[in-house]
Amino acid sequence: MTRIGIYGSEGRMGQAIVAAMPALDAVPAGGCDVGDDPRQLAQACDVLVDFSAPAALEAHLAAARAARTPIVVGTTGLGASHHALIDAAATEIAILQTGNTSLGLGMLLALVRDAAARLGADWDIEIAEMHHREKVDAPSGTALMLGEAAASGRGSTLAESGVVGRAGLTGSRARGTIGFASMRGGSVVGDHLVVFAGDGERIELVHRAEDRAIFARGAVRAAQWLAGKPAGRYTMDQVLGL
Ligand SMILES: NC(=O)C1=CN([C@@H]2O[C@H](COP(=O)(O)OP(=O)(O)OC[C@H]3O[C@@H](n4cnc5c(N)ncnc54)[C@H](OP(=O)(O)O)[C@@H]3O)[C@@H](O)[C@H]2O)C=CC1
Ligand SMILES: O=C(O)C1=N[C@H](C(=O)O)C[C@H](O)C1
Repeated sequence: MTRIGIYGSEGRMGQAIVAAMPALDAVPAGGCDVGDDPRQLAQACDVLVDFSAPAALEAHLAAARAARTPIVVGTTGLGASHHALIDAAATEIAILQTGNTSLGLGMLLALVRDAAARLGADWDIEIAEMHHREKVDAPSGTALMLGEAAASGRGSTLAESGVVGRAGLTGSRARGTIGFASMRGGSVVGDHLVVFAGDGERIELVHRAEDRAIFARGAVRAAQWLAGKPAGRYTMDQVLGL
């Protein structure tokens, strides 16, 4: 029975993770939210999951390092400084960071990378996402991962080719760019659309999350896989065997 500690336990994902545990041979080892001490939780579990907020990441990683407890980071809205913190922590503990823990998205990433590589730069790539009205970051972490997958398929990076949002007199589309559009509203769990637009034809790849349980099951599976692993930065592909 894996004892999983949850940073962000009172949130939508935290609650979904608690609900997913009994069917997966895992038990909640407690939760930690705003105002709680993250160090106590890190000492009381086999592995941590963090679905909270970017502002909390530094304290959560410090607590995990001090307790030598592996951690799955699912929080999105992370910047370069957060990734530097994760890389530094990965020298001492096992860490898996991903913007999407679902099985279907893992498959979509592989398809997008492959399609981008095969189609080449004559096909324009646009990524659209829609989420519930409470989501606070944009583009979604998943959209950015899809963009990285597309860019890497073309031998590029998102830093070189990403264009987030368009407004006003933008000029015509620059060749080789990857555009992002974000919609927010209602209770949408998470929709992602990747469009490959050629001359006179389009290919559209879509993933629709219908229930947060898919992310929660993936997070529990990732945590169980990570528990007991040596220090290092791991990926969801390794968990899913893709
Ligand atoms: N990787 C994946 O597959 C997925 C990732 N996510 C990401 O997970 C994160 C959480 O999403 P969701 O559950 O919908 O969000 P919620 O707002 O519902 O929950 C966030 C939780 O984190 C806590 N929290 C917020 N700020 C802090 C802080 N500074 N210190 C400690 N705890 C804090 C909140 O506590 P309090 O209630 O006290 O404010 C709350 O319990 C987001 O970044 C989201 O994008 C979401 C779905 C899937
Ligand atoms: O905030 C959410 O809800 C979600 N966040 C993740 C993201 O930013 O990609 C994953 C999923 O789409 C739901």
